[in-house]
Amino acid sequence: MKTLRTNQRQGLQGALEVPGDKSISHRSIILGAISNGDTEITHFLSSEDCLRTMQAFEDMGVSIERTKDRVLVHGVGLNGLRQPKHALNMGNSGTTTRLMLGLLSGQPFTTELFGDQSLSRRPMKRVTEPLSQLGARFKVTGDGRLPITVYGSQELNPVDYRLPVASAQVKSALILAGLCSNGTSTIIEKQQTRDHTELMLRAFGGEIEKQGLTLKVAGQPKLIGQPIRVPGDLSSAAFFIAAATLVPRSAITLHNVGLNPTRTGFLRVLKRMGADITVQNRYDHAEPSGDLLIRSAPLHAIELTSDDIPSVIDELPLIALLATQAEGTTKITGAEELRVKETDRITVVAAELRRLGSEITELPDGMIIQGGTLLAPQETDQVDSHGDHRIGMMLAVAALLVKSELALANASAINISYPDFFADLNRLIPARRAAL
Ligand SMILES: O=C(O)C1=C[C@@H](OP(=O)(O)O)[C@@H](O)[C@H](O)C1
Ligand SMILES: C=C(OP(=O)(O)O)C(=O)O
Repeated sequence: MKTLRTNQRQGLQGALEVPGDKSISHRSIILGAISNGDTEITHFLSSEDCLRTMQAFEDMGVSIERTKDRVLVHGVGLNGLRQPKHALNMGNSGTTTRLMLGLLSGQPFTTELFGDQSLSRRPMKRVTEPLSQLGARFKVTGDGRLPITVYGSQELNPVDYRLPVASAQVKSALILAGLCSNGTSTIIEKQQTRDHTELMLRAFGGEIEKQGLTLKVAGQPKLIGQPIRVPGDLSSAAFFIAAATLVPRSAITLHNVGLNPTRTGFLRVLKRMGADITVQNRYDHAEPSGDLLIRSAPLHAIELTSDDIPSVIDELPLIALLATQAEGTTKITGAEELRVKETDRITVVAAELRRLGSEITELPDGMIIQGGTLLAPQETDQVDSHGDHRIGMMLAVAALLVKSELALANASAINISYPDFFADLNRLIPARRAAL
């Protein structure tokens, strides 16, 4: 149980750099491992999820050196991975699992993947089905969930697939399988999702073309290891952006936050709600980034529909919290994917924010959130992450607005994406002045 900081009336102040982007950190290990030569990664996110990806490649014979947030991957090339001696543990990480399923489909060995309880409930058919069409075979227990055994094949057909869901993980799994095939693959997205795999693949020498929602990927490329500086994770920065927006008299700066447009939906949504966010400096690398200045501001309700969802998918729990403080009623639809994340994030967000007095109606694909709520514990002074890192951090931000004591159950889930979250939050909270 973690006691949360509550009753912040002084405003958040100061500056920090959030840890590296989780999606980009996973991909930097994967592409580094299947390239020739070394890949030096700086500002790597050393969180539980990314360390699962790292461990999986070490288990397949890739040598990886790590000191703090610097990682050196000694690539073995697309055909240099070795069969692991035991089943690979995916922990809680959906990204590791789905991207590995794609890559392992094209390897000449059999691998078993398993994960924790939450991951073992998440749908994997969305990748095993299209990958089967390419010639990979799987042993899937239960209803398309982990544990899964992958019988890889070095004779994969190229992919020709239209995605029925908006998912960067499914897209990336198919791209990785396409790399192992002997031809050109065509992948058509349902909606634009985060494009980190495409950008990094191009930087490593892969051939990938994009026209609208259609991607063409060449098989058997010669990938060459590259230095990667991972930008700060906007999905982690989002917690402090929300906190500074909501706590009156705040003004904080977040340095070097990733600003890839496929990820910045949260900033667009917040601006529509009336937030005060300025991009101060832009750094234009393969993955753009910038410094953000956030000042507190009153918010008003908006409506989010399916077009808005992919670029804010991981920030929706926070948007629900922000909506409880906005003027008016916010409606979110088209977000059914939230039900298959680490938890059912529609049910859990509604349940936990109701414990603090919010009025939220669940929809099959979203929520209706009444604004103008004074957050206060109703029956207990406890909230619960339910083992979901993003729910835990959202509740820690909510706690800043609560006047009485509040404790968070299952707080350690936060280590999945942001082990230093509480230390960084504390750095933005000014020390209370001694009473005169
Ligand atoms: O590709 C990625 O790195 C991710 C894609 C998204 O999942 P889906 O592809 O399931 O939408 C996102 O929710 C997840 O946190 C990370
Ligand atoms: C859904 C998430 O991650 P993953 O799918 O990799 O478990 C997340 O980080 O919010």
